[in-house]
Amino acid sequence: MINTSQRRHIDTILSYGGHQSMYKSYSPTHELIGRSWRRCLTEYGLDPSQPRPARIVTHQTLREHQDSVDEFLNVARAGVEQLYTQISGLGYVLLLSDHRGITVQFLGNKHDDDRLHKAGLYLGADWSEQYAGTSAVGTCIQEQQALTCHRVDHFDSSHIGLTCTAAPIKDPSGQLLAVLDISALNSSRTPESQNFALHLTQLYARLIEDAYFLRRYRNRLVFKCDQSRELVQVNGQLLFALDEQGNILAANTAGRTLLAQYRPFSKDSISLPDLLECQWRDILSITYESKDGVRAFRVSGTQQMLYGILIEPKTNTFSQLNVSEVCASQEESVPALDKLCADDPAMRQTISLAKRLRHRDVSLLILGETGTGKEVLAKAIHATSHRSDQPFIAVNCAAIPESLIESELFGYAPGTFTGGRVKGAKGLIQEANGGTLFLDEIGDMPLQLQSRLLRVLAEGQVLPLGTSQPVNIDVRVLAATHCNVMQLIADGLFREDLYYRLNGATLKLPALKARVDKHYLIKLLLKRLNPAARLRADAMSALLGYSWPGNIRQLVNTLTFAEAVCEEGEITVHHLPEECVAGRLDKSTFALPMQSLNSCDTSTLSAEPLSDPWLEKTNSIPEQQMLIDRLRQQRWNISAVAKQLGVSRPTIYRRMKKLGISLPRDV
Ligand SMILES: Nc1ncnc2c1ncn2[C@@H]1O[C@H](COP(=O)(O)OP(=O)(O)OP(=O)(O)O)[C@@H](O)[C@H]1O
Repeated sequence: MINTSQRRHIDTILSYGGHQSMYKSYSPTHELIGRSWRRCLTEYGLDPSQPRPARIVTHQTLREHQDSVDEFLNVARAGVEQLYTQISGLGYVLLLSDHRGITVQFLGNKHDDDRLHKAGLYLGADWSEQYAGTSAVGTCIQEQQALTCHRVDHFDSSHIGLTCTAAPIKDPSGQLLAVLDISALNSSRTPESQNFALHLTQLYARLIEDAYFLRRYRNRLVFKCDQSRELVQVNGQLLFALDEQGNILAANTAGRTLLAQYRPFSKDSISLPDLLECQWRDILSITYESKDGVRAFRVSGTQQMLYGILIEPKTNTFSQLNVSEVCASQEESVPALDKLCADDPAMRQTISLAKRLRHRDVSLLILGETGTGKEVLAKAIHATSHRSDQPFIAVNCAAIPESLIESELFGYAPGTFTGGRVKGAKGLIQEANGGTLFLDEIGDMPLQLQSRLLRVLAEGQVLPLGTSQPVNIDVRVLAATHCNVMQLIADGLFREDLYYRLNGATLKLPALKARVDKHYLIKLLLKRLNPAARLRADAMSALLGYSWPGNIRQLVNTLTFAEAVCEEGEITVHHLPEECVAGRLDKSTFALPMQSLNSCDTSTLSAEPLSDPWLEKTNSIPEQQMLIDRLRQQRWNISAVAKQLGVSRPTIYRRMKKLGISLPRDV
């Protein structure tokens, strides 16, 4: 017997046939419903005026359907039961159907047995769209996505009292395996009332899907990762099953989504090291090398970070094989270099390259924003090289006045200058003989000197000013800059041939804000300042959240300050400078003045406008006067002013040059 509501529904559907406009006023999820109604009318030839009773398949047929997903049902059982305990009190029942729409598992209230059986909310019920028309299960199978089919969304007028929500469960190859559904005989009239049901169903569908994935690949190494380091162990979203070479055998839905984004740029089969821009060894050694069993990786060609853990295979053949491989191929440990970072992927790559090249005499070019540790890295390379017992001479090309740089570098013969030393001077290049010459801020070296330096490097000889006798030299050159050298070359400010001579390999240092091992650095630096000092969680959290425009130098200054002002060795958020606590600084405030700060700033390495703690202190006072005041206060001690303002010495020199400030004669 068809009642009034059913009659109205039948009329709606009949008038809908082909006239989509009626449905347009519904919410967007109804696009799915509209498509399904069209399929029912045109593809399956269902007649809305002939409501169909629920179809429950025979025991024999049900058994066959259950047998075909037997392994899956065993894995899904726990998840299904857990979900049911959460929803049963709200009047929902739970259906798990196979990919053909047959309900292979059902959990519901026995008291409602008759009504549920009649409504098709029952074991063995056929919810395929072809038979039952539009429903959450049937339409989820067709559309392969989660949806709610609420009351009059159903095609068949016998279902218009029900509210049903379903989510797909896929197998590791991405094929539909099952559909998880929660349904209620009665519900509130508004579809929004089902939003929570939709989220819950999707969550459990994912948990069951992942449990099945892990079961299927229990004899394989599985890499589990997530965007959150804290959550990866308990709720890692992406799963990848791997073969012995690191090739990806299968991935869960989230993993396949990431692969689909990556694939357009790569060949068909992808290895995990390719995807995560790392070595296979980096993945295999996670458990042995990382304290918390988690390691950070960067997705190839993007800035996206993923934190990964390894799930070892249940059979131990694989792990034994690979652990020995890992140990054999273990990168040499070089403490002076290793301690410069923890598990930041970009730093790891840089340090790994530095380790491989430290004994070679090739020139290295170190790139990084100011304060990122270029000199620290250069010193560590020298200290771990075969030249370590020879001198390390650092030359700051931006700090030496242009008129002196030539004599400082190349030396001069006695009597070459009035005012020069009587005995002449060896020059810094000769001072470095046998050891390492570190040319910092190479981007600031005048062009004419670049030509002379090039000759020294090419010929292995230096010609001091005022002499005609070249001196043989044997130095390893490390150069560093915060500038974009390619841009300097394009602007005619840097010699291309010198660039290639200096750049035997490039070592890039990331900005502090981009490093994922800030936690490690903060603890390390504080321990160096005062091994007994403690950092309270609120302070650590503020430090981790700050953007560090002055990089590690600024971090060192901040910790020095905090350690000095704190009480009883405990640093809290109240001991930190205001800018750290206020959170991220508004970059727009700093973008403009910064352009006058760097001599080669239009082409800095960072894509973002650089900001500098200096600017917080300068933008209210005319810069020249402010700088002169600071220099006077500090008796023209450049290092002290740099420290006070949290910038590097070269920055102060550059700014002085720009503002026409020169050192007084008597300094
Ligand atoms: N990995 C690190 N561990 C501990 N301290 C570091 C590290 N890297 C840098 N620092 C500290 O940060 C400060 C700046 O380092 P450094 O002078 O090497 O940077 P830079 O990139 O050469 O700077 P600039 O471009 O201004 O010359 C120094 O106090 C240094 O001790």
